[in-house]
Amino acid sequence: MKRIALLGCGSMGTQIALAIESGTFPATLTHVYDASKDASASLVQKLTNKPEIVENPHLLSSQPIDIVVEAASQDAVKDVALSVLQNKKDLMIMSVGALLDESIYDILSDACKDFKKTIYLPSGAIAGLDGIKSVKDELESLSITTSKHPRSLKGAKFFETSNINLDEINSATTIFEGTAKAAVSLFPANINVAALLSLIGLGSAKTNVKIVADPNTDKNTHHIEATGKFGKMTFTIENIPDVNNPKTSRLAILSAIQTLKTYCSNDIQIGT
Ligand SMILES: NC(=O)C1=CN([C@@H]2O[C@H](COP(=O)(O)OP(=O)(O)OC[C@H]3O[C@@H](n4cnc5c(N)ncnc54)[C@H](O)[C@@H]3O)[C@@H](O)[C@H]2O)C=CC1
Ligand SMILES: O=C([O-])CC(=O)C(=O)O
Repeated sequence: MKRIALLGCGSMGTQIALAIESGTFPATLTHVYDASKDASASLVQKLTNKPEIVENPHLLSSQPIDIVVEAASQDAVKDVALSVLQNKKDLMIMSVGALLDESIYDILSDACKDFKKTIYLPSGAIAGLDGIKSVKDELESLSITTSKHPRSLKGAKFFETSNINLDEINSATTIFEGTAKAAVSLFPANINVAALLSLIGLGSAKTNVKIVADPNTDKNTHHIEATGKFGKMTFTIENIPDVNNPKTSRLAILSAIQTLKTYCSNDIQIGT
């Protein structure tokens, strides 16, 4: 039975906690933390087996647990990831954009080796990472076009300096085109998937991102194209947004839960 601590008790964290409680895989949720006390209290109230709410995020990995599951924000990753590994615990990260900072990536990668621990990055809201991983050495171009309803893009840092008013968009409009590095910094809660592609493929300076605000869609759609000596791969994922957080796709949550199931089970593992 694996012991799990959860950092972030929002839309994703809540559904991860409920999946653990469902008993479909051998795990128990023992400790949780959220910067919002209301969020952690609300989550615990939904559970029968009540985890302890700790006072600060560093107290998650000082407990006798196996893994810390992050479902909070890039800032949370920057704050706690290293101490989780130093405390000799595994870590699963959903706010993957934090790892596009090369110094953070290198420090965490070294710490995994030093402390013999693993960081898990689920496929999140996309599919196809297995194929792209396999052709990495033959990859020549990699791009992603993400289309979301304007309400799923609201609040992004991008709008602090842009003239674009999401409320005035009445047909599908490309609002950003650039590198994954820029996209992840300007849309930190929208395009972690571009960080995943960057890390598995050509890096964030050579991964191209287009973001489309489309008032006529009810999906979070990611269209990925990869070309190279191996041939060409295209993937289109039309995601239903989560009911509580339209920025986050249902698939991202299911992917986090599936990664945890695999982590907790001794079994045949299928896929690359
Ligand atoms: N890898 C992927 O494909 C995807 C990743 N995500 C990311 O997963 C994360 C969780 O997503 P949701 O649950 O939908 O978001 P949410 O906004 O519903 O919940 C996030 C929770 O984390 C808490 N939080 C934020 N910063 C924190 C910090 N520094 N310390 C402690 N708590 C903090 C908030 O108070 C909130 O309760 C987000 O960063 C999101 O961008 C979301 C979708 C896809
Ligand atoms: O859930 C999605 O569709 C994608 C997302 O928010 C992210 O990559 O951060």
